[in-house]
Amino acid sequence: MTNQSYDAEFGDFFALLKPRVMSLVVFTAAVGLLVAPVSMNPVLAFSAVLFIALGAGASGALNMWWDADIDQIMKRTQGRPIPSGRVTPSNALIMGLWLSVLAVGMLGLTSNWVAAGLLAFTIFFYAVVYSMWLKRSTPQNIVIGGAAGAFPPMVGWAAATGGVSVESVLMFSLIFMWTPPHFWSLALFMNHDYSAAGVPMMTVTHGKPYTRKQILIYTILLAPVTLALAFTSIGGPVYFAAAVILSVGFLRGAWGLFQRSEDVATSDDYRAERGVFKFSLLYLFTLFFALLIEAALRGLNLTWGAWPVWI
Ligand code: HEM
Ligand SMILES: CC(C)=CCC/C(C)=C/CC/C(C)=C/COP(=O)(O)OP(=O)(O)O
Repeated sequence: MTNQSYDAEFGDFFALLKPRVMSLVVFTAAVGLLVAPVSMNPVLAFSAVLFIALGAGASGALNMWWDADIDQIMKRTQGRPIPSGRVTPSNALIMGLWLSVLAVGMLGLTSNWVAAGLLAFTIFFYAVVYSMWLKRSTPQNIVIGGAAGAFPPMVGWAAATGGVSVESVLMFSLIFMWTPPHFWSLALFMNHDYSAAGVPMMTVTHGKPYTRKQILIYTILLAPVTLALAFTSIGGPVYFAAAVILSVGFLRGAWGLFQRSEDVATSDDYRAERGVFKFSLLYLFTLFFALLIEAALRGLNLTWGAWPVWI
């Protein structure tokens, strides 16, 4: 077969949506929506989450379209649909654009245009600001670009309430501060990939000891933001307990990385770095799950009725 697009199967197009990474993104958006203090129709709540998921996936496809050249160089990403030749770049672009329009339009029609506007901005921020501009130009790429990954709970909250609040800004801030330790702990053991591809990640431009220090700084800054949420209308004792335990665990991990010298961390011994990366995922998932428990304890605000005017 000569035409690459003929080889593509459904699974290849699905892989363009970065489903594994986006699962946590979508979970945080769903929690943002479910913990909001307004009553929502379950069908509309479900469809809002679906459209946010579609938008997140679309931004993943746009990212893969733009990054196909570097994805081909990096071992971790070589098997993706475009570099492996199963999906053509133009098909990925078309899919990313169409799904973006669909997701934003449908979220606007079924929830509200504040949420749709925020979703559009998030897609733009990840695909254009992070992927096309910052990723290849500054080691602060993920600090600033991380804002894209922090918006989803705000989108979810806006889908339910039509607005922004202290709670949704704090959920944003939590993910914003969490992203550097999440990503740099991975970059510490994937450094060779990024330097081969010429991507100016912190580990490449400033070295690993400096990156370890930055991980520790962001983890320290993250702790008060995480704890602050406990004292808002969506927090409570379950969340507070999770926040304390997880903050202590994350700080210990980051401190451990900071103390590690390069001679200890040889190319085949990155267990501590892998450990902190995995812990970052557990951290975010558990905290948002705890928010969900708090909401369930208060009684979830799902009620039939309250359809948009045009239905
Ligand atoms: C600019 C911000 C971010 C960067 C640069 C980043 C980078 C990465 C990279 C390179 C991986 C490696 C594995 C893979 O490709 O599957 C990864 C994994 C992951 N990230 Fe992030 N990430 C960011 C933000 C986020 C956010 C906001 C979330 C969720 C809220 C998230 C959730 C995940 C998850 C769940 C995985 C594991 C995927 C798996 O199981 O393979 N990431 N991240
Ligand atoms: C609702 C909505 C639009 C959500 C988007 C959320 C978002 C921006 C998530 C970012 C997650 C992510 C995989 C970053 C990877 O960086 P990379 O692209 O540099 O990683 P790679 O090397 O694996 O391609």
